[in-house]
Amino acid sequence: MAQERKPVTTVKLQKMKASNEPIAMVTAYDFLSARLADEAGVDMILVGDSLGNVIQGQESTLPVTLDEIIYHTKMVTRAVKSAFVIADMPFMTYHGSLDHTLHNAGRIMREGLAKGIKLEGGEELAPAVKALTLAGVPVIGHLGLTPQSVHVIGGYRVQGKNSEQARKMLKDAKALQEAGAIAVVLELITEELAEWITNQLSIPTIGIGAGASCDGQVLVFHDMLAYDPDDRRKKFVKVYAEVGRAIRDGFGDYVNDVKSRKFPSESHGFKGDNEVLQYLYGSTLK
Ligand SMILES: Nc1nc(=O)c2c([nH]1)NC[C@@H]1CN(c3ccc(C(=O)N[C@@H](CCC(=O)O)C(=O)O)cc3)CN21
Ligand SMILES: CC(C)C(=O)C(=O)O
Ligand SMILES: [Mg+2]
Repeated sequence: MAQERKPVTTVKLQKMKASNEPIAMVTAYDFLSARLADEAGVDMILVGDSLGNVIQGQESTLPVTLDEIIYHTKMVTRAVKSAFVIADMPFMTYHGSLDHTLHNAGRIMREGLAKGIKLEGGEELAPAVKALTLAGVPVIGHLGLTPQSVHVIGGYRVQGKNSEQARKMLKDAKALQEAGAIAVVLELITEELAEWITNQLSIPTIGIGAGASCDGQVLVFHDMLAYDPDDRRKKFVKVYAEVGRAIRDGFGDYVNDVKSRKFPSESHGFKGDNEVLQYLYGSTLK
């Protein structure tokens, strides 16, 4: 088990960018998973709306509600001692009035005890980012593939492939930074564009499918641990443990043991004392 670390703060994250120390981030959605990630030394934990996919079995992140994000954020923050925990603001919870946005982010912070929130979008969200930051909510932006807009984009495809989109993405990133964002996630964009944007920002970029030049990396818990052994593996995912296979094999062995009466063995049971054994077996049955 890793030794105690100091809690990661926004100041620490900025220092990591300045000193070129990569930021390691992973998603987590429950108490024990978050504790393992935290103990392993992960810098940031994201309670991602990807829980719609990997926890709920939905086809997209759109059905995830604010109450569900708060429920999972509570479990994660209960476990975490050091990592900086942020939560995704769900679809359409930050696009109404600023009052609506502040109210919803406030619930994630107050009820979920997150240290910050993440939202998908660029320049158009600058007023929201500014209002949240002034209210005490650290904000992380998210550009490139923004899965909450999958029905606008038309699929999960690499973004920013022409110079017009590249120019727009840098403009968005700078607007987020200017509005007070503490970092920006870059999802599914070319390595060259991610490097170009990273070099022109003072806040950290955290990449997923965005190459090695970002200031940090993020992966979905279930992807990096191959929790779904039969998943069509995304190109940007590296698998660090075959957890899904281990679980399925474990269940298979359990079923075989029960069917063959190998489990439970004597070591898994409890014995009565002599008095009750005499009663159960020693006396004649009625
Ligand atoms: N399990 C999981 N992992 C994620 O990374 C993730 C989610 N769920 N849900 C929310 C979004 C959706 N994301 C996705 C979904 C699909 C691709 C995908 O199909 N990628 C292709 C590349 C497509 C292309 O070449 O244009 C790949 O093979 O990586 C990528 C990111 C990222 N997020
Ligand atoms: C993939 C990451 C960045 C995310 O937004 C999520 O897990 O919901
Ligand atoms: Mg998300």
